[in-house]
Amino acid sequence: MRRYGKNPDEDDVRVRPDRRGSRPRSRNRPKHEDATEGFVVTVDRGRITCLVEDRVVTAMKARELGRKGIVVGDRVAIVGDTTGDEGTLARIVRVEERSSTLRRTADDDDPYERVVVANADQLAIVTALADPEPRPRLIDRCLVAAFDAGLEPLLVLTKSDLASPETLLESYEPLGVQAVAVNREELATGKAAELVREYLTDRITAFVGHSGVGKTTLVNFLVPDHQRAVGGVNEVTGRGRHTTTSALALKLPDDEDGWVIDTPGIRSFGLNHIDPARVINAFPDLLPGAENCPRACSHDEPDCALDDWVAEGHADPARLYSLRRLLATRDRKEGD
Ligand SMILES: Nc1nc2c(ncn2[C@@H]2O[C@H](COP(=O)(O)OP(=O)(O)OP(=O)(O)O)[C@@H](O)[C@H]2O)c(=O)[nH]1
Ligand SMILES: [Zn+2]
Repeated sequence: MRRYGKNPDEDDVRVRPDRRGSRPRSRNRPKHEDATEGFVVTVDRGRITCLVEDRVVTAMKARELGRKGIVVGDRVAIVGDTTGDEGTLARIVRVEERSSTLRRTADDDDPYERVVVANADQLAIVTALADPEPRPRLIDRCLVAAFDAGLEPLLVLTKSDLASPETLLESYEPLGVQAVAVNREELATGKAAELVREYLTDRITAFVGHSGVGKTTLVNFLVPDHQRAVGGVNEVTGRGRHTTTSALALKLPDDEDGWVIDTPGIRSFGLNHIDPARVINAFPDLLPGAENCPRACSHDEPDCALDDWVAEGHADPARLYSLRRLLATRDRKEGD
């Protein structure tokens, strides 16, 4: 079996038994050579909205895909009526291999993993500096999920008109996470969108954050023609109350490959699925030190080789401390 070094996620894709794939195609099964490529922009129960060239096409999953989930960001093969005309419904017959899979569980004990988005390059963790108060543990959890999935994290600190970003920025400095802070005035003048845009060019960025942090407000400034409702009725799903009910991919203006994926506000980010061995990949300076660790080391146990590695001066102790702080968020209660 081929090993994939770059995308740790692909290992999982390969080991999952694929009963259909390993059997030769039956002669009757259509080969779908005429299928069109689509990009999933939102999923509302069974209805999947895709972008095919410039057309918005509504589709459903073909029966043959079985229980395979289709999520926002997936690249899919579509057959049937792909005109996008009103009342048409196309069929998704294949989901292309994902370059990344961002997962979460509802809480840490929950064995049911949901995939938040597929194929994202970056995770923008949106945190208000006040109203609601920042929750560093939630940020840490999102960071762990990003590192585990191989996404580059970006801290987006909103409402800097209400509180200073300084303390928060200091605590994330050893992690080397890129960060940007914006305020109300900068939103109004367009400066905020400009500042954040610098990090988004040519990339697929998923935006996550606690409800009320200003995620949708910011996304609307980034993609002005779209204007997702803030605090009102969701224009895509027509459902009210919660502003954002499903993830939605929006193409950045004047950017061939840049996408923003707005996701529903989260209260927690369960990490039941996290593998410490994948998280440490995001710490290349510590990685060689982990070679002498016991098998399946949690990197937070007495035999962990990283203590000696750092004591010998190979890496900054603050980095090991940060790694352990992140890994330990799994053991803490969700609400902290
Ligand atoms: N003071 C201040 N308020 C802001 C800023 N950005 C957004 N807000 C306000 O914060 C509130 C919440 O904004 P939303 O964009 O709806 O928040 P959200 O994170 O998308 O929330 P959900 O849709 O529930 O996930 C709104 O009243 C915004 O006007 C900011 O930079 N400064
Ligand atoms: Zn270790």
